[in-house]
Amino acid sequence: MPPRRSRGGSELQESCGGQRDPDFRAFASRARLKPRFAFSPGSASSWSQLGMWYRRLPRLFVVPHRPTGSTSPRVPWLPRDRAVPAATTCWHHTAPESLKCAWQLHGDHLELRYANTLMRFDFVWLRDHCRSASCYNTKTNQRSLDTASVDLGIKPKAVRVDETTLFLTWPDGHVTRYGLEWLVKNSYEGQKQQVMHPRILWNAEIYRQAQVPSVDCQSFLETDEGLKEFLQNFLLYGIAFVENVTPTKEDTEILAERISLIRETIYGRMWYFTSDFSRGDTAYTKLALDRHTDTTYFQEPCGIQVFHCLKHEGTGGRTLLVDGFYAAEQVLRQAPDQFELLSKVPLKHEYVENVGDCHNHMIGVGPVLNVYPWNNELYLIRYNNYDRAVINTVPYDVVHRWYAAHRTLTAELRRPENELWVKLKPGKALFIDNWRVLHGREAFTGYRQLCGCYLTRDDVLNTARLLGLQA
Ligand SMILES: C[N+](C)(C)CCCC[C@H](N)C(=O)O
Ligand SMILES: O=C(O)CCC(=O)C(=O)O
Ligand SMILES: [Fe+2]
Repeated sequence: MPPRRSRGGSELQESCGGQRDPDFRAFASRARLKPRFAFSPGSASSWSQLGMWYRRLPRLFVVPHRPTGSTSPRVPWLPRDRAVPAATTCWHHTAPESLKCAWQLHGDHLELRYANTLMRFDFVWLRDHCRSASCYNTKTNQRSLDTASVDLGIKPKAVRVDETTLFLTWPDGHVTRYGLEWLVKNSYEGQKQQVMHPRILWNAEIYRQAQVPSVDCQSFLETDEGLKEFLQNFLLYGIAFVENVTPTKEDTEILAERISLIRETIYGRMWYFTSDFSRGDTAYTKLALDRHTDTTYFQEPCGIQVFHCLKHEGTGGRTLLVDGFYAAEQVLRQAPDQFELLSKVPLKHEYVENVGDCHNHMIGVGPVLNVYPWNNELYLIRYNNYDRAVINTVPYDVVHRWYAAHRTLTAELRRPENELWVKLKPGKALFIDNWRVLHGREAFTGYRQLCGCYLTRDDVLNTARLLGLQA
């Protein structure tokens, strides 16, 4: 059993504590930014304002791939650029020389320099993040402080720093202590220089050279090491295989449940499919399918897709895999404005089905590329030319630029050197990160039966974090 579902008693739990994201809205209000999507859809000029503040951010979502020859998957870290500009005003040091920390109190924020990082903290943020017993419950890891009770004009009346800790005394006498390391880790300045999800972007050659091993079914099901190795591969590459699986739907379901909750959709919970056109979608034919991500027509596309081929008596039918983030990275290098357009222009995808008793109409809205606004890290690609709906969310001049950007991305996705072709066989289950890696299939002949399911992404990442992985 995965450790995931019991909230208490697991020694694995400590690894997920204290990893809260910075409050992005606090950032936006501190930096006095206009709401990013407050534009009037009819006005073309307003589109150019959309990306304004993004341009000031570093482009940062790439992790170098594992060098040839290295075997154990190591999570690479980006180098941290912690250049500190020379202080122009007086810095307070509480001890001479040896102390790595200095601070200055300004009218509306505290400036802190520690471990070569220059950080600026809003006073309300500082009060809000007090971890004292009355403000924060360390048993539940939840805030007890009512943030709305904090005076928005609050300012500490005393500041003190020792080797490890910053102490602030508030006007009502309450004292907050912050570990300096904690501040570096949780400050906006510290966070924006890190990736949320370390990944190795790949083309076919990089993936082959990495020689990522498949994990054996028994080790996957019965040991934490097997599960962890599988999840580490999955997080780094966006695809991972389990082998020696009994080729049945039930055994595939057991695999899926080891790492996640199964996401039931209009296709069911665990599905079988073959070329019988039992559903109104090309997947249920023998035709080739170009690279795409699935369920682009959901507001939240399914996070993970599991495929297990149970039978194929015939020819063709190979599976195509393409790392969408690798392709997007090439677009970013060649044409950053096109990357930006693909990450800003909202589009609809749609699933309209009227076959037999199946009647469905799904609509999902979102850009092709989705990035975290604070560090520009890519986290989701929504790419399915079959299911893309009528474009009626963009004015004509933007739509033309969007088509050009879409063409650049498509050209990258279609480069033969980016294509990884695999033949799925009974016994070998494939897990695909449907937010990152595109899949397709070659046309085939004969009887071919696949089973599988979708997984909820949050639960896969939950399992990975409980095993100590950064996810
Ligand atoms: C996987 N399964 C056969 C159940 C569904 C296929 C869904 C196909 C759809 N065009 C999409 O891309 O979302
Ligand atoms: O038949 C296949 O290999 C995959 C079809 C497909 O794209 C899907 O089911 O999502
Ligand atoms: Fe698909």
